Amino acid sequence: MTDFNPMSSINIAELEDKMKTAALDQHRGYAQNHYPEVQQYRPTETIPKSSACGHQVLREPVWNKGLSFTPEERVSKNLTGLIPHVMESLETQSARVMKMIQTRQTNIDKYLYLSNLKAQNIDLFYRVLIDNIRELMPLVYTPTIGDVCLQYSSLYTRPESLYISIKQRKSIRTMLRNWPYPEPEICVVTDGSRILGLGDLGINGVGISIGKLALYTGAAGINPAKTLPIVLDTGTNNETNLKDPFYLGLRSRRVSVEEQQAFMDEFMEAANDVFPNMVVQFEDFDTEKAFKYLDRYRNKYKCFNDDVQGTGAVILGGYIGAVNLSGVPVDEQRLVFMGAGSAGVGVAKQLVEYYTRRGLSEEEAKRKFWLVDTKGLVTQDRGDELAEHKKYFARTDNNGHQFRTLEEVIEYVKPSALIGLTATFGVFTESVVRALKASVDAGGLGRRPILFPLSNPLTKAECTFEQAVQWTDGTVIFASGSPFSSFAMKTPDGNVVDYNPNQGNNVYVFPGLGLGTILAKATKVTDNMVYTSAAALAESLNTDELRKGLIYPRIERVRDASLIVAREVMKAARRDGVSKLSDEQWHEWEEWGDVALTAYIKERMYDPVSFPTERARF
Ligand SMILES: O=C([O-])CC(=O)C(=O)O
Ligand SMILES: [Mg+2]
Repeated sequence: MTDFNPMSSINIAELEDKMKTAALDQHRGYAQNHYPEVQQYRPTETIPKSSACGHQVLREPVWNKGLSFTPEERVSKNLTGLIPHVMESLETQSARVMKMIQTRQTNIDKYLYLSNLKAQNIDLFYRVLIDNIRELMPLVYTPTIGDVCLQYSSLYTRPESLYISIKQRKSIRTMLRNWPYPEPEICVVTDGSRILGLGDLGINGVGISIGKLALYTGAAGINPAKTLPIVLDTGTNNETNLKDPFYLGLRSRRVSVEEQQAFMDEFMEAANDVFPNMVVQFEDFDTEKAFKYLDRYRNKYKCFNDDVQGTGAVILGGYIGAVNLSGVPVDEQRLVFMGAGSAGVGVAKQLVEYYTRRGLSEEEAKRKFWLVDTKGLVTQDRGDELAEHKKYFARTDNNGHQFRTLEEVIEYVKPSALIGLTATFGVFTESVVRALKASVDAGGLGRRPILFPLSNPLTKAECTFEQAVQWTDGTVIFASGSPFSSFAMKTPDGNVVDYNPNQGNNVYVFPGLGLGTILAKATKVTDNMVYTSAAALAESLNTDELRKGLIYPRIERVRDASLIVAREVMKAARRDGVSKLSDEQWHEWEEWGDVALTAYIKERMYDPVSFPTERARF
């Protein structure tokens, strides 16, 4: 039995002593900075998988095969009698799960059912998710994950992440080593300071790290046993959390920006020491930190920011398709951005790069963008102190005029595209949308407005799909951050037309970008890799999707899109000289064209099957 004891390699009495002191300290509320770097053990290194048996196998979600254990496995692993005698395929078990989900009344209940399943049987959870992605993605991800985050502390039943508080900053390495699985390939880290459009949720924001990682696996096949959700707790300024008796985070306001940064430095250094091969994805840090941390770490570590770069790439990918459909030539496009936070500026910068790659100077490209925030059009002479990240886009050609409302800006700019990243429901009013349509119509017959209300979750969307279709008489090219349903509308000649929305969510980019970075063994995530992910996404639509006028692949094809994104990202890493794979390997792929590289990636994508291979396990 000693083999099974992860603690066997350490002095338990000594450890218990230390832990008692630490626990006591914490209880008294002055545990800050007391934790020494002790107990450096890695449980998984001490559990030999081959000898795990009985309940241990059933209770470990990565080993549990539910009712798919073969008779031989049932005997060799001492499982007989512990599970029903029948043997079922993953498909049958998956059908049972779907049946049970239908019986749950609310989306949160459905989420909890799925989350519970994930904690019991990883293969089954992902089989169900992959096969029912249209129905289940909104439950494990936006919009439901937004509600889950709001209530995370009340819903809490078990740990499913690393929770690292600034009070434990001396033990970051220890906590990372405590993660009970082998070295992760990717982590999603948030500090909860700007969760979706919901603001500062503190430690409750951990739900977004968990949700994103479910899609790294579901949408790109990254081994689930090698994904690591992390929340960094530096306090919260959310009054509801601070007053909530169940709140699980530090019950104090956020520490200063400088202290947060020092903590982040320590975290990044520790993560790189303990897991040198792990890609770090920053998620939902507030705007200022999103840009600052990305700048600070991007050349030092393998990392990227999903809100700045992922959103930027996914919108660029969709915008390329939208321009083709719009009838407004790409060089005549004029874009108004409502919202100038991390996502707004990230997207605008990605689109600037698109235009410079098409031959425009940076200055010319920049002039195609008008950014609007709560104070109106962002101009250099507006009279207020512009945040650093907005200065790049501040207009100088406004002749001293200031435009305070979105209507005024539209009237002045006459845009062809309106992008919303405001986290404010209903900002795209009927008069705004009609004004957009009018400005596009004025350019010539058959032209179509591009309207992207991108804020998440649905309660923060700038307008609904139905409104967009009605207010543009069905001409809109539409993409939203969270999913809307299709909508049927009667045309003036009495026909009923079905309109299909696009979901312009970064789920089309981050899983493939992460997978490509991992498989290329890239030492960093370069701008080229991010840009390439957008271009690859635009290329990933099949003829049926193009014929239907979609600008993103149907969500059922997200894994196909991720594969193409990952492949092109890998090639970009190679071109940029950041891939650590051998020259021989690359020469071989280069000789075979994309076929060999595609096969290589596909083979490595986790895709649980009935009587699974060992691929996903550890
Ligand atoms: O999580 C999502 O759905 C998209 C995203 O990154 C955000 O809204 O912050
Ligand atoms: Mg985000």
